[in-house]
Amino acid sequence: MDRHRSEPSSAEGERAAPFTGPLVLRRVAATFEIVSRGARVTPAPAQKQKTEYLETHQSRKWPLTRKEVKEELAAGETVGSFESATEADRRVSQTSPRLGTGVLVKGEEATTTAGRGAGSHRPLMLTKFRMIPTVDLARSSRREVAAILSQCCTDVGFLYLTGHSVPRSLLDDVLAQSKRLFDLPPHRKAALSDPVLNRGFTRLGEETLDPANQTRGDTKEGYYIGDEVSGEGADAAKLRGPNVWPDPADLPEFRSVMERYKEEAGRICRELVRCFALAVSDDEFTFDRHFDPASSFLRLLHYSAEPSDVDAGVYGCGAHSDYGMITLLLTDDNPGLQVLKGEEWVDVHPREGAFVVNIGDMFERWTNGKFVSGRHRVVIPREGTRERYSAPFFFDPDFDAIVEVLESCCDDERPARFPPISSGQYLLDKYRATHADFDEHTEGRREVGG
Ligand SMILES: O=C(O)CCC(=O)C(=O)O
Ligand SMILES: [Fe+2]
Repeated sequence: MDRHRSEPSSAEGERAAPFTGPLVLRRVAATFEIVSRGARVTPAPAQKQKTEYLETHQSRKWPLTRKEVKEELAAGETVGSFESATEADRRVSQTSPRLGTGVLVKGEEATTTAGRGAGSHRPLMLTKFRMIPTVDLARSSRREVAAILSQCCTDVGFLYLTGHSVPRSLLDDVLAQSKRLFDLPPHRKAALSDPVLNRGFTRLGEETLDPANQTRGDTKEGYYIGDEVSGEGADAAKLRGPNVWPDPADLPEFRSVMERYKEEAGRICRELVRCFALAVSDDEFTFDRHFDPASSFLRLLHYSAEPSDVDAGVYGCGAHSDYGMITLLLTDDNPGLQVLKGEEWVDVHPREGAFVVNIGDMFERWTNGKFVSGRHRVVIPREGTRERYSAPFFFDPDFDAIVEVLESCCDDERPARFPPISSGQYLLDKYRATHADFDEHTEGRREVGG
């Protein structure tokens, strides 16, 4: 009998029994450690020791019986943690390699947050398809991170990243400096732009990320900071050159904060690239040569307080997938980001101290679609609407890198789905399709530069 196909009705009795064995208690404790919230490392009182496995992984048929869960847990190592995407749904969870991605929930918390009375042990299917996994860099080895990534990035390609060691003060400074920049008078911001190199200010509505479904440009303004390249390395046709910086008299700390942050973000992304390499090959250096040098853009974003109107085609940021390898996203505590999971748009709520990481198109192509470049958008909610600030960091291969499906990701049954492309050309084509002011300037400079 396929044990993952047990019907809920037949398993009800067994699931209702609380888990009180030492194994489960230890894992409950470990779970609390993983998210380090509440620092509750001792077993909770008896009535809170009930645990339940919830459905989260598309390839598994849930729920399992108590015995099956216990067997699986006994066989697997805890390698990471999962947390639900919604604030109300938030709960502690864990992953084990044999289970795929699963969620181990303390009975009382799980039932309460799902709106059921404590003591109910019915499977909480509400959490299905609502999980954005968490990867903790500080607690896991590269191989362990790779194991989690290969389980969770095949679905929506989004995760929370903790344990990244970027000081909270630096993250706060980035958002504070960004606010000060966007607070400058419009004519001063407009002057801070180099549309040829795709640097500096982009006006409200300039970008339309989903032209097919938007009636207006995105309700956001932005500011691009690229890799500072001068001298021989500069090449306008390849978007390589100096950045545009605000006058230090206006914003004396802006440049140093952004440069420090960009350095940190690059460090994290390099680490993730190695983990991703291990997720799809035996060699952690598989991608290294394509990122020597990498091409990266830090983009500051400021969403206006105008609520989005999905029916009228008005979005903070239209639906799109990111173009490059990895995006590391820092946001303030305002909601708005959503990711498409199947047919459903799922909220990716801001989480204190955690980055949101998502996979871009290049990586999807390299892995022949195994890892998903998730479609996402920003919908500014009507209730309690405030201006929102975010800062995506796009980490991409070198402009000249050729992105070609990895051999390890195809075979006779899965032939290569994507032809090789030049990373830089792909980016330019995307920018041209989505930025109103991009085309003419870039083309002009190309002619001059030959
Ligand atoms: O602001 C956000 O939360 C997301 C922005 C985004 O997806 C992008 O700029 O590509
Ligand atoms: Fe994006």
